[in-house]
Amino acid sequence: KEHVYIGIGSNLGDSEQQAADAFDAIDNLEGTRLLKTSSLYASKPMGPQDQPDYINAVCLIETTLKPHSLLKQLQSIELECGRERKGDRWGPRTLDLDILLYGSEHIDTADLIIPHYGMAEREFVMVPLFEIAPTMVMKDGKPIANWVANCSLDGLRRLRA
Ligand SMILES: CC1(C)Nc2nc(N)[nH]c(=O)c2N=C1O
Repeated sequence: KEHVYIGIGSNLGDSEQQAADAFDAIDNLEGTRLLKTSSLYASKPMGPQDQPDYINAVCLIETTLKPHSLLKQLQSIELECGRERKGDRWGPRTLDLDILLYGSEHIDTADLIIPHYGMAEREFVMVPLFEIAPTMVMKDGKPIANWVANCSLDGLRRLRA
């Protein structure tokens, strides 16, 4: 079994419900158990601003699924939730599920890069991740606590459970 952190994002439809449904769907994946979920966070879009604010969260699972199998399963969850990609990759979407970390593995293939390439520049990933993994040390050797302490937190708001 491996410990895997998954990022969740949505800014189309009922995003809070989408996130809740995603947690359930992830928990029901074969060989997978949902161990922790962060709060939901409302966040200003990174990239084009002419789209709705996002709902973001991070969850921790333990799974026997290998990275590419987990990726395929997450992509089918996105499709089940009516994933429609309007516009380009920076456009709004009903549900994004990203594998952020898979154990201590480093994977660099065409369809899967782990650790997630942009995570360490994204408050909407790092803050929820810190909430459920406060003692984590990033791959550059810096504690996530330091990163969060130094970020501006503008455009990010924690939703009360
Ligand atoms: C378009 C881009 C980079 N911007 C985002 N911006 C925010 N706030 N949250 C996201 O999940 C998100 N996802 C994206 O893919």
